[in-house]
Amino acid sequence: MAIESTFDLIVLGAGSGGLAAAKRAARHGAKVAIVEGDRVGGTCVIRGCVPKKLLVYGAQARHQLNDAPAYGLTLGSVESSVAELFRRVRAEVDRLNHLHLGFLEKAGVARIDGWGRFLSDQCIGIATERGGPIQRELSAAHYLVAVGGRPVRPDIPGIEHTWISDDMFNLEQLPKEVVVVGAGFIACEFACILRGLGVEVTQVVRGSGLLRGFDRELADAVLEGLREQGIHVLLERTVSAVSGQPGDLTVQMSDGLALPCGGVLMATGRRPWLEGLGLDAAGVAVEQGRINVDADSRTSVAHIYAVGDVTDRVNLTPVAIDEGRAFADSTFGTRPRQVNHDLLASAVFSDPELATVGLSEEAAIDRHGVDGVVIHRARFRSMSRALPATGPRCLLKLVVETSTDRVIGCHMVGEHAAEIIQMAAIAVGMGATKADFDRTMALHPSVSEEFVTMG
Ligand SMILES: Cc1cc2nc3c(=O)[nH]c(=O)nc-3n(C[C@H](O)[C@H](O)[C@H](O)COP(=O)(O)OP(=O)(O)OC[C@H]3O[C@@H](n4cnc5c(N)ncnc54)[C@H](O)[C@@H]3O)c2cc1C
Ligand SMILES: NC(=O)c1ccc[n+]([C@@H]2O[C@H](COP(=O)([O-])OP(=O)(O)OC[C@H]3O[C@@H](n4cnc5c(N)ncnc54)[C@H](O)[C@@H]3O)[C@@H](O)[C@H]2O)c1
Repeated sequence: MAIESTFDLIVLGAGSGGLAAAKRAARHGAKVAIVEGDRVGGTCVIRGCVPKKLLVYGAQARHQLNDAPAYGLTLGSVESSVAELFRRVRAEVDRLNHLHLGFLEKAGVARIDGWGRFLSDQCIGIATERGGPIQRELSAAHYLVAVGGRPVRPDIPGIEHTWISDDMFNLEQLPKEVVVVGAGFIACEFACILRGLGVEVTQVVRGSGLLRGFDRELADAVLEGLREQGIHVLLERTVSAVSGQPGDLTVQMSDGLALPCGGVLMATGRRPWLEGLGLDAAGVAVEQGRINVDADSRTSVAHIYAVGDVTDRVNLTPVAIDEGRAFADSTFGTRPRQVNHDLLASAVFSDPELATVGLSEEAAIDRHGVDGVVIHRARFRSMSRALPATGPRCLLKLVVETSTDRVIGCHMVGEHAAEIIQMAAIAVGMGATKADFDRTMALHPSVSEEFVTMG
């Protein structure tokens, strides 16, 4: 088979990181091809951030209807069609998929449909089926691996009956009762989406709390909010088996408890998608199931780079995008740069929403000692919940370094937390002190004014 070798860069994977890198490299004048075996857009656009957030809005719309009487609105009968919501979400995903195809064309990036794998460090083969026969061989001066990750599920009897997050976006109907397994981002977000859409949700958590790694007090505030809206959160429980037929399942716990339900979502983490990539053939080193890269996203092979979830650094879309662009700027542009993985803001789109930037109280104490940090907090029911007289309370929290007065952690649980923390991240990134926060005039009435009025 003749090897086509006309490219400066071949990108494997058209998700957040791959698309950003391909377009930026093309803008710098490189001849670029991008290989994608599934739909252009990747996890974020097709089966992650975007359809998830649209479903979050769908669940919120239903909560707002519940609040209507508190504002003097008497609603007649409300017809709810979850099928219609899912149909509209999928239509929006289709629209964005087309948009991304157009962006690639406009950028002059060659699109290659199929699954790529390294045949050597100088050549990539393209197959219609992942791991199937090679139809085309391509080579380039540089390669970028941006193939993302895949959900992982524990190996227990009946696991084939369960859903992963990808499956949730293809549902037509929702069962009355769903069991969600896990305590991370996806478990908390989907537990709230499903609850908002009227499903009875039981969340099974093997540890003693939700959202390990986040500030404990914030994670507990989310737990309280989840329970308040009727999600049954079972802590320190492990699922040992799932049995039954589609739509009529039983989740068996190791302590003997059995939960009947119509569906089970396993939200038990994700892992880089390395199988069938031919990394051995290329000599690319893999460590603990992830591609090992340096600060320039370079793998153990000098002309092969990797960005995004496949490197398992920080698995978020904006990070994958910045890593992809930094690689392209450094390799094909005139201003080399590296990504700063410190001080990343992140959010969990649960209900209540959690958002955070900087160190948790626990991490700050680990680093600076108990006397090295001062904690300021405000816990209250926001004005938007005054008339309905229900709903979660907000928690706003500042972690301040005693010796410098610098705000080293800024955290929030409550309405618009992600929007608020995105802005606070600028101040924290600039090294703002508690005195800077205090000097800022409050904007009243707002939720975030509490950040500048905490004694
Ligand atoms: C349910 C869910 C919700 C999420 N919500 C958020 C959120 O709100 N905010 C946020 O920041 N992040 C969120 N994330 C994480 C975010 O989606 C990922 O961090 C991001 O998509 C990673 O980008 P990537 O480029 O590394 O990989 P991906 O976006 O996964 O793209 C990889 C692409 O490579 C393709 N591919 C794989 N192997 C090959 C091959 N051999 N040849 C060709 N193509 C290949 C895949 O088909 C895929 O299209 C969410 C993830 C999930 C699952
Ligand atoms: N809002 C966002 O930014 C967002 C949303 C979704 C996903 N993401 C990204 O995707 C990544 C993956 O999300 P995720 O929620 O799948 O992973 P996660 O790592 O956040 O959570 C996995 C959860 O599964 C639990 N778990 C693992 N194995 C288990 C087992 N055998 N039995 C029971 N529980 C088990 C873990 O204790 C943990 O609570 C996140 O880390 C994040 O980077 C981000």
